[in-house]
Amino acid sequence: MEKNPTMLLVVAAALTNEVGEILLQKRPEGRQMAGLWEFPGGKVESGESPESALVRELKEELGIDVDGQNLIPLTFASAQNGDRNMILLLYRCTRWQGEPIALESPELCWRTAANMHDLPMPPADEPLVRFLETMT
Ligand SMILES: Nc1nc2c([nH]c(=O)n2[C@H]2C[C@H](O)[C@@H](COP(=O)(O)OP(=O)(O)OP(=O)(O)O)O2)c(=O)[nH]1
Repeated sequence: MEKNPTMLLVVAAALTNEVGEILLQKRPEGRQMAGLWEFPGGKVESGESPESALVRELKEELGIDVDGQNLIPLTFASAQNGDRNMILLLYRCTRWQGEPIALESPELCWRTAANMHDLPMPPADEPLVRFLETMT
């Protein structure tokens, strides 16, 4: 990443419950893309693996504990994000400890992929949602 400062690496989770619904959170006011619904996650920081970054973000944002081994690589998106090229890695996660709480977001919701289309989401997420739909 140091040799490619125009690339932004983001990780996100499709936390999936026993009836196949996936957790989305609303981006808070005052942040880029405020009000849009996203998969929980965030930027990979210097020195972190993608999986350890996602374990950290899920704890910070939702208060849940996830074992990195329970993050299953699913798909990715490639999109412009400001002046950078963003690569967003999406992982499936069906096992975690604790009940997700909106610690950094105004609101959470559980939706099947087929029912996400009526929610405003970042443009990069559109192909991710279409991919998730093919899996259900
Ligand atoms: N978490 C997440 N971010 C997404 C999704 N789709 C999408 O375009 N993004 C973008 C929004 C942001 O520009 C970027 C994630 O950065 P962020 O600001 O949420 O990251 P962070 O939690 O590390 O926050 P910060 O420390 O930079 O404030 O990725 C998504 O589904 N989930």
